[in-house]
Amino acid sequence: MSLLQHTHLNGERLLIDPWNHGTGIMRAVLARFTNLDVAHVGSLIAIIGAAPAGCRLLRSAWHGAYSWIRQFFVASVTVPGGDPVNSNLVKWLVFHKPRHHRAFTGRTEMGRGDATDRAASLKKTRRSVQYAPHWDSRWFFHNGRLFVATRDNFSSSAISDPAYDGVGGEQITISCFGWSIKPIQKLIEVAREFADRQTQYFVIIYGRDRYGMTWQPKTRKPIRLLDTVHFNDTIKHELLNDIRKYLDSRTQRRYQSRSMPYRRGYLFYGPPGSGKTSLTTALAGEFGLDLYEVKIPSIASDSDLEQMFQEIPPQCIILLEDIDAVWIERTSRSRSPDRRSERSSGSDRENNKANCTLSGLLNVLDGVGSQEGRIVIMTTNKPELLDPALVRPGRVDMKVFLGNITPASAEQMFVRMFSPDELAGSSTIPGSIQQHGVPVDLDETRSLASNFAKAIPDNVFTPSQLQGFFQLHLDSAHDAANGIASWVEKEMTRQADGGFEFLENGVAKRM
Ligand SMILES: Nc1ncnc2c1ncn2[C@@H]1O[C@H](COP(=O)(O)OP(=O)(O)OP(=O)(O)O)[C@@H](O)[C@H]1O
Repeated sequence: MSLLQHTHLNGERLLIDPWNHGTGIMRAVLARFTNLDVAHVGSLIAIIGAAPAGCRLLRSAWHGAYSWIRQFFVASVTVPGGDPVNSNLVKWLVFHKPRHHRAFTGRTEMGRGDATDRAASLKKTRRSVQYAPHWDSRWFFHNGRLFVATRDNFSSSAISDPAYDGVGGEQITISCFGWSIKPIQKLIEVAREFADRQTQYFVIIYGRDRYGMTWQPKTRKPIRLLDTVHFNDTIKHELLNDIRKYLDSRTQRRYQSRSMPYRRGYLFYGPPGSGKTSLTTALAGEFGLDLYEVKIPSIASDSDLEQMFQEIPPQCIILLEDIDAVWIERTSRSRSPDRRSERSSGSDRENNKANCTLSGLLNVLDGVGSQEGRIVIMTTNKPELLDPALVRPGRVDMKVFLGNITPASAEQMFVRMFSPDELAGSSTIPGSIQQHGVPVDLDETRSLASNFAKAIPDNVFTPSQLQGFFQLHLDSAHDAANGIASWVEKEMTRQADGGFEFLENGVAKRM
């Protein structure tokens, strides 16, 4: 085959050099349809091809320069993934995200669920998806200073943590120019205050993690107003005044100047379902305190108990629930065989057997090593079973009885359940609500409540029993007021029989 070939294109004779690999044809095609020269196109392709390599070079040069700058001119603070400060920082950064952010992370919501997605929140198996801005590193200005936040890879251990609420989970490093970390510390404080403001409508309840190693936020409950816990008003005011006085900073100084230990203990006692736990949560909300739940049966030893108490911060409420179920009065145990048999009966008490000792608890409550400034609340259904040492003044400073419901409290509860203010969110007519098509205003609700209360016998039902009745009639105040007399009669017969009612083929039977 000849080295030179000739071809005809557009009537012209073109000489093609085989070493040009046919660029002549391309040149001719380009010349025909555009004004571009093939040499320019080649340069363009070469530039595009070299661009990634150029980018890589620039990036590695930038990394080199940045790590050199970081080493000598940048201060930084690294916050581990599971730490509460990490979640505070992420919340702050997410809130102050750039307006046109387009990269998001989608995660299954771990918290209470989106209130608007009612179907999803009712189905246990289906939760809403939460979308949070995604970033690996972010530059931002705060108070005139330039900061950069960088995140490491998401740690899967965070998602298996029961306390994980879908925020944070990756280690974050905040850096800024300068040799001092003070600006970063200030930024962290701003983020913490921001997160606190977001959670001020909730009570944060802390529990030990599943390994019993650290305190973790276990759940957050919407603040329950004290008005919604019904019991003797005089005792309620005394209790509130006592706590208010104790938390006053002047009281602390007075205690310290007189060498008195600055701590306060309360015992809430009464039948099951009388509101002991509800009152504790309401008090935590009222005074803006976190709640630390101590579950004695799950503590392995006295030293673990001591460690636990040492890690609890000074201003909080410590809740020891159903304390009678764990230990029984040491002295009367040996004295009275009858009571011993009564107490030791029931698998409940066996299951609640504690591994730590009562003297271990007495020691953490007010021993030499115990911390000051806390409120300890113990609850019990059987105060008579408690060891006198546990409830002596200094450990328990005030005993609060929560009993069965009175007609006056039942009336308050009725108004709270059906008052137009409570239900305003679902009302279409201002000042009134539609219940089964019948408008009910506050005056009418009060008059129904007064008739309702007349049907309630004093000191017979627990508030939780009455709450159960209201749950059956949430749609209609009239139905609740009309149905109470027959409910009371039925419940009293049931209580007299002491039986357990169940349904069989739609017929109520008794065991
Ligand atoms: N005094 C009360 N006022 C209003 N609601 C109450 C009251 N007592 C109980 N309830 C309602 O009854 C339910 C159970 O109350 P809670 O758990 O606080 O009772 P408890 O005394 O701690 O019971 P237990 O001794 O069994 O732990 C809650 O839903 C609460 O709303």
